[in-house]
Amino acid sequence: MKAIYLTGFMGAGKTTIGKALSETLQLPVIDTDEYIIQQVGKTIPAIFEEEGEATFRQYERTFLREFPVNDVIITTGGGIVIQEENRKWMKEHGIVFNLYCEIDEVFSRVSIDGSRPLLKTDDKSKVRNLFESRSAFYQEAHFTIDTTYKNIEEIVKEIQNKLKNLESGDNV
Ligand SMILES: Nc1ncnc2c1ncn2[C@@H]1O[C@H](COP(=O)(O)OP(=O)(O)OP(=O)(O)O)[C@@H](O)[C@H]1O
Ligand SMILES: O=C(O)C1=C[C@@H](O)[C@@H](O)[C@H](O)C1
Ligand SMILES: [Mg+2]
Repeated sequence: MKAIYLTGFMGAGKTTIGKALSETLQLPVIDTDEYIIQQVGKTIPAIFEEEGEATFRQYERTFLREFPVNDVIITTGGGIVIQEENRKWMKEHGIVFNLYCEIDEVFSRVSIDGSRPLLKTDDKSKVRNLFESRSAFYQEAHFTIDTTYKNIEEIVKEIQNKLKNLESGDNV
């Protein structure tokens, strides 16, 4: 099976759903954020602070191309879609699921604990603007799954159903 890429805004549940889907489908999962942290040996806030966001984006772009493109789930960082070549890569090499979550629910899911540098602001309108500005990029995915009022089990089932339809001949 082609790689399954999960995209979406911060807090949409990519990492969480990826782990659950990995158990259900018995496929390995790679999380781009966790991979970068391991490879670079720094936390994401430290990379942003010491090397800058542009360098973080280079890591995302480089590592994305090093991951397998078959029989794997790749859960991405929320900003992977900013780079057009990443959107293209994922669509060419895999099946892309955009996990959508309404922004107010995002705010209640994620804490401003410093682990996400782009959420480290008191100004919610900045985060809303970021969310809006990326919306079209996320929607380039093969499928969009609204996760807003769903639990993990329901979301995994929905993804599984889409994959089953593909196996039985539907095109993406
Ligand atoms: N469907 C859901 N319902 C309620 N809470 C959820 C759901 N999915 C994820 N969460 C919670 O939201 C928080 C963020 O989830 P997660 O880290 O998986 O998001 P993410 O999309 O990977 O974010 P990031 O882009 O920052 O990596 C976690 O505390 C998680 O438990
Ligand atoms: O949306 C974003 O730009 C980000 C999301 C996180 O997954 C991390 O990749 C990082 O905090 C940046
Ligand atoms: Mg994540």
